[in-house]
Amino acid sequence: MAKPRVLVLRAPGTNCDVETAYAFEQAGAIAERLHIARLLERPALLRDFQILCVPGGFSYGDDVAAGRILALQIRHHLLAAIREFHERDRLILGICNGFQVLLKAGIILPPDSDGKPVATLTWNDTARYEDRWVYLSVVSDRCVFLRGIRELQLPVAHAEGKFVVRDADWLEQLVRQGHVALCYQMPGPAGTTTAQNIASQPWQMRVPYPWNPNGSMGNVAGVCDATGRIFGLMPHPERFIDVTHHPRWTRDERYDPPHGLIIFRNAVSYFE
Ligand SMILES: NC(=O)CC[C@H](N)C(=O)O
Repeated sequence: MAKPRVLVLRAPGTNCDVETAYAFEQAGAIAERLHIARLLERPALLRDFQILCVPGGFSYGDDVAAGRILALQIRHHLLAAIREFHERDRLILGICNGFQVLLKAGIILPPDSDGKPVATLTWNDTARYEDRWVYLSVVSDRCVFLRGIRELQLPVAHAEGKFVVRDADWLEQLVRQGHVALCYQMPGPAGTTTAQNIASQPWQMRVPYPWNPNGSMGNVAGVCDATGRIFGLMPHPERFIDVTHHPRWTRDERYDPPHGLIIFRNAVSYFE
């Protein structure tokens, strides 16, 4: 089978596009970085690709709110093309700023009955940028990108990563519907996560700062759509695609394959 082609979408202020394209290529794809202006000019360009990825960074300088302006551009000018893309059994990934964009554009989670978004990403509880490694548990078996993974360690780097739902009852609904895919965890006794002990319901745990780095409701770090083919997450998988990226790689031997690379490989294998 031919290598899948990935469109890595960039906008003014995007700063993880090169690393993300490289990560996809390491996983066996062909990646192309494309400026949003090119796609606005010709939305049909999407048809040349199997995977759309919105990478991390500071699109439009986080003006108004992180990801907001790019989300509006997408919502007003590219929604039809993206829907068509998705319906043709394609994959969509949003990393950090890209997650903020996809969520605020209404692409990942369905709106409520009034057409309003059910969830958003807002300022971290610490009111500052959090740049650290976190422990994560996979809590939905629906997400294509997370197939075969139970636990992950990845770095986060964001100021507006706190996942909030407008109505607290909706969180459980999102969990039940399989939308909540990834949750922050605490490290366990042997340096592993405590996921084994509480694997059943990590969204109900109180995971304190800094393990939940932003105060996300339900410790939510990533969500997917109903098909599992659209996924957004705050941590950066492209920053852990080599064993040596992990701060403890000289002491522990369990970082092979690197956790971020598994996510990109899962996306590539979907087309094999
Ligand atoms: N690394 C990123 O993508 C950062 C996202 C966004 N600029 C924030 O600070 O929240």
